Amino acid sequence: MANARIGIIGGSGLYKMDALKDVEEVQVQTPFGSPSDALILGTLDGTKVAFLARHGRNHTLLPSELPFRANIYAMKQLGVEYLISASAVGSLKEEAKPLDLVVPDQFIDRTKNRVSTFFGDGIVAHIAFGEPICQSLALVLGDAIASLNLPDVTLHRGGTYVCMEGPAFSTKAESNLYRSWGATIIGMTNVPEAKLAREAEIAYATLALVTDYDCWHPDHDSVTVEMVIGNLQRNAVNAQKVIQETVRRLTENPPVSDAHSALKYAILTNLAKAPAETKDKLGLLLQKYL
Ligand SMILES: CSC[C@H]1O[C@H](OP(=O)(O)O)[C@H](O)[C@@H]1O
Ligand SMILES: Nc1ncnc2[nH]cnc12
Repeated sequence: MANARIGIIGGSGLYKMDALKDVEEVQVQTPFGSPSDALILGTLDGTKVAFLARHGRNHTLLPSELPFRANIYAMKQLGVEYLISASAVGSLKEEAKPLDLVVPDQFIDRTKNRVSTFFGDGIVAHIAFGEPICQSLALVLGDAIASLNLPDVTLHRGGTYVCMEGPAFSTKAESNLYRSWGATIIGMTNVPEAKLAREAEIAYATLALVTDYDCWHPDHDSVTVEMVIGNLQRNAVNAQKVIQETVRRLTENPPVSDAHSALKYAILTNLAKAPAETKDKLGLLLQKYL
């Protein structure tokens, strides 16, 4: 299958990339079922990339319904080594205002109903997740944003993304609790993706687009989908500029990432004795270690 070293997952409000050229739509099948939608292969300034609309191009999938494993495995099948997640988030800090961009470096997982591993069925692995975001990729992403000097947009490097289950937004008590933990932003999608990307040895970083102040802020009405999408649409052009510049920099200078060898010390099972069916299913992830 066509080799795209860089993948992009577009979240709420980012259902396509206008700058993509030589576009080809591919229906990818994986051992974990079908991804959220067709993957869009194309080139950005000559670099091949794979784009996927996380909730489907018509936004038909709830965060809890997302086929996270199929989405990440499909990226792996296409040859992706660097994955950029563009995501709408609520802000939990006054200084991260709507339309700002955050490149988080930590997560707090509050999901309850997600499958976040490829392993099981006779093969056990425990990846390190102390640094859940690839810091080399985050650096390239942050530098790309900074270089663009986007008007009225502040870049926040680092910060903690709370991943909640949803689909209802938080209560004020929850929002204030997350603030008391020092968290910066909140969304519903990135933790399962980041865990699976790490298991798939794909470097993963998040471009978080602030769309609202969640519900804690005394001067802002509580969050609505209208507010999120309105601000995201205002920001979609910026998001695409950032992605294009990040792809340009990654092409010029692909960074070394610990994520690319994440399974090296993570697999506990003696693979020689592991069930053949599971080895087949996880083929792409395990091939280096068999
Ligand atoms: C439309 S508001 C809630 C929705 O937006 C975020 O999506 P994504 O991370 O895919 O940009 C959030 O996580 C929720 O899924
Ligand atoms: N306030 C919020 N909570 C959870 N997910 C979001 N996505 C965008 N805004 C959000």
